[in-house]
Amino acid sequence: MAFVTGRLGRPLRSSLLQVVQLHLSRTMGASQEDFENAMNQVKLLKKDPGNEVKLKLYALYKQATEGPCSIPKPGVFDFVNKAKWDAWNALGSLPKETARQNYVDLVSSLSSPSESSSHVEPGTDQKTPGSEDVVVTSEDGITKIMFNRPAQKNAITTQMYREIILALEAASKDNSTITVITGNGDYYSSGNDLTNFTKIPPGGIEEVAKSGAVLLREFVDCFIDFPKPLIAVVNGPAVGIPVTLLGLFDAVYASDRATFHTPFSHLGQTAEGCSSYTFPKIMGPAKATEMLIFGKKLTAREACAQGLVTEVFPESTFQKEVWARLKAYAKLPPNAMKISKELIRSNEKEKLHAINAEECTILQGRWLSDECMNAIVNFLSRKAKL
Ligand SMILES: CCCCCCCCCC/C=C/CC(=O)SCCNC(=O)CCNC(=O)[C@H](O)C(C)(C)COP(=O)(O)OP(=O)(O)OC[C@H]1O[C@@H](n2cnc3c(N)ncnc32)[C@H](O)[C@@H]1OP(=O)(O)O
Repeated sequence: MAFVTGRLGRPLRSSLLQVVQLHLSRTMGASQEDFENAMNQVKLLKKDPGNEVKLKLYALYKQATEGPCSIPKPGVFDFVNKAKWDAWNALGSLPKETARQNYVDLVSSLSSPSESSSHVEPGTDQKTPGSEDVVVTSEDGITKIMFNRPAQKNAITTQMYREIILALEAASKDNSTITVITGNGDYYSSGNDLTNFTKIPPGGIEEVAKSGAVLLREFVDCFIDFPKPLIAVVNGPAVGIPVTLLGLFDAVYASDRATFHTPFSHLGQTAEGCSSYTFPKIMGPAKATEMLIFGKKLTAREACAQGLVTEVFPESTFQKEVWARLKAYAKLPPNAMKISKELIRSNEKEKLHAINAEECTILQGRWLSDECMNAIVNFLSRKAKL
């Protein structure tokens, strides 16, 4: 199937839509009925989901039913109403349909049998609510968040971004000392699930890009602010966002089978995860350019030489050696580790948030570009063997 040249116009859009139609499992977002069911489910929740989640639900409900917040800001001493106003206002111009979908997704993540991911008990193997695509376990002082879509190389769906946000929020408050992110199967993660771009709500592709930028910003913010030592156990190849985020981790342990690839230009996209700042800082601008602009794929040993990876282990002993080391680290005094992390990170936090915001704004535009749409159409066409 030949697709598009020249300016983004009807041919590209209609090509994308044709391909989308072949792939879509869900095109129209949550219906009013789904939304009403979700509202009823909230009333039946067995556990109090906590104030943070309740504020999110409130904000999404208001956005879905009334649109962007336009009421006057409550006074500083009206704490409850101000918190509600802040939560609603933070959604900006998020379209009503997206807010409705996000509300339904959030409620479904709270209502699964395993309940909230904020209640992971040590020694249990508990799955994050909502799907089995992100598995959260907590044992020996370590909370492990695992990408679990091995058949799709752990590509990250929009639901998974949300689940990881919730899992990180929970891990920041649970009893564990350190938090680990890893992948199940032969890949660490193949990055953003490219079919995320095909779930087109009534507001069209512009709305997908807008809500994608809001979600991405929130997702990366969680990594910037995460208060405990955060370690990546890179069990295999990584592509895109799981690579760029590594600049925000405190340690990165990789199997010698892992590779690190950020083919943004090939995809008509640009850097995210604060990598436009962290990569030049870690490896110098020339090496960062090779990765972020020219899409050079690094082996684990190359990534270690560039400072992106802390240490590389042979695949045959990777899991054994890394987990033994992590268990020892998890016995160190947690408060000392948190305070040291704060010292290392605090000077940069404001800058990182600003960079994240800028990268997301730029990406929002890129997602609507000819170059990006062409790349996605090509990927989907190959997938569909068109
Ligand atoms: C507007 C968007 C709104 C959404 C919100 C998003 C907000 C955040 C965006 C953050 C942006 C991040 C940027 C990135 O992450 S860029 C990186 C994107 N990833 C890729 O380009 C990788 C694409 N995949 C591949 O190139 C190859 O699959 C592979 C990883 C090299 C593996 O190749 P291999 O031959 O070994 O295996 P297969 O290709 O057969 O893969 C097995 C099946 O898995 C599916 N797959 C793999 N990766 C993805 C992916 N990223 N998205 C969707 N599906 C993926 C593949 O299609 C196969 O499926 P099939 O068996 O059904 O054909």
